[in-house]
Amino acid sequence: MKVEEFTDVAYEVREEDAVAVITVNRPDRYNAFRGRTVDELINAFKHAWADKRVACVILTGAGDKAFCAGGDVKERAETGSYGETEWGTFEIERLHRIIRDIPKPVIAAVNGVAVGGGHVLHVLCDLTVAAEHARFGQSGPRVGSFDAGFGSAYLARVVGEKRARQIWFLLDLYDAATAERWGLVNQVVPAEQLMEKALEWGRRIGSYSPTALRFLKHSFNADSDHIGGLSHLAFDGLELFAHSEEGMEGAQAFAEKRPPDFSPYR
Ligand SMILES: CC(C)(COP(=O)(O)OP(=O)(O)OC[C@H]1O[C@@H](n2cnc3c(N)ncnc32)[C@H](O)[C@@H]1OP(=O)(O)O)[C@@H](O)C(=O)NCCC(=O)NCCSC(=O)c1cc(O)c2ccccc2c1O
Repeated sequence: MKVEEFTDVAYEVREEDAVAVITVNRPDRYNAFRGRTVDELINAFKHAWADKRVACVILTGAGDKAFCAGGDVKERAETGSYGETEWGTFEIERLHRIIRDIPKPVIAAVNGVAVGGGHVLHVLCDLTVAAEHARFGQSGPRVGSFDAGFGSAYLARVVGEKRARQIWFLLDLYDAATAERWGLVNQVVPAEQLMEKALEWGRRIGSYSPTALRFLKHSFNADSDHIGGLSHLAFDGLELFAHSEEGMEGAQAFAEKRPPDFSPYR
């Protein structure tokens, strides 16, 4: 797929900053991803990986409401899946891998709500800068889903077991100041300074040895890479669960703007 064919993602190389900016561009759905969005994100990361002008990648969302609201629950409620993809498979695991494996630092510039699978994306990024109004949290158990593996075990590495379980079991949204206090975010800035801060970090990274950064990123990853095995198991389970009556009750309740009724499944 060529960058010019993208519909769900914007891809821009800012040569003067040595940075590629990847923007999830579905603001009417709070930048929720469907299968096509995930395909385009993977493609964009591959472009950034191969491009020698690029030292660092910034991942962000279009508009000021959302970074990414995870899977497109409306699409799932309507069709039972996250829609068509290039190869017929929903490649979210591959997207997680490429954010970790690309040998260049990835900065999440969180411009609004980061929830569900969108929260997992920022957690996987090497650094996170957040706007003051950004909010963070999980939602899977409310909509009949779970983005576990890196989304649970790696999250626990970042914020600690109690807080990770609090995030997943209570499903509250946390403000940017709390996220910074918990070590979930590196820095919080006023919204109008968000991209400039991310670009400033990108320029600094661009002035450093790419080989040293590559070794450092891979050495950070090596210590938690076994969590990829948990992700495999979790996504195998999720594929079965998401289509079940219980899973679909969550998605349909969200689309119908009503509370879900999971009581028959206890
Ligand atoms: C994100 C919110 C907390 C925002 O709440 P707020 O009150 O500020 O705004 P609204 O609720 O009014 O939303 C505005 C507008 O956006 C639409 N929208 C929001 N999120 C989504 C979404 N995820 N999909 C589709 N559309 C969305 C919303 O309907 C409104 O539109 P209107 O037309 O009605 O105005 C809150 O919106 C919220 O909690 N959203 C749902 C978040 C969520 O549950 N995400 C999915 C979690 S599951 C997941 O991410 C997931 C990840 C994976 O990796 C998977 C892998 C494999 C299988 C399944 C996976 C999976 O399910």
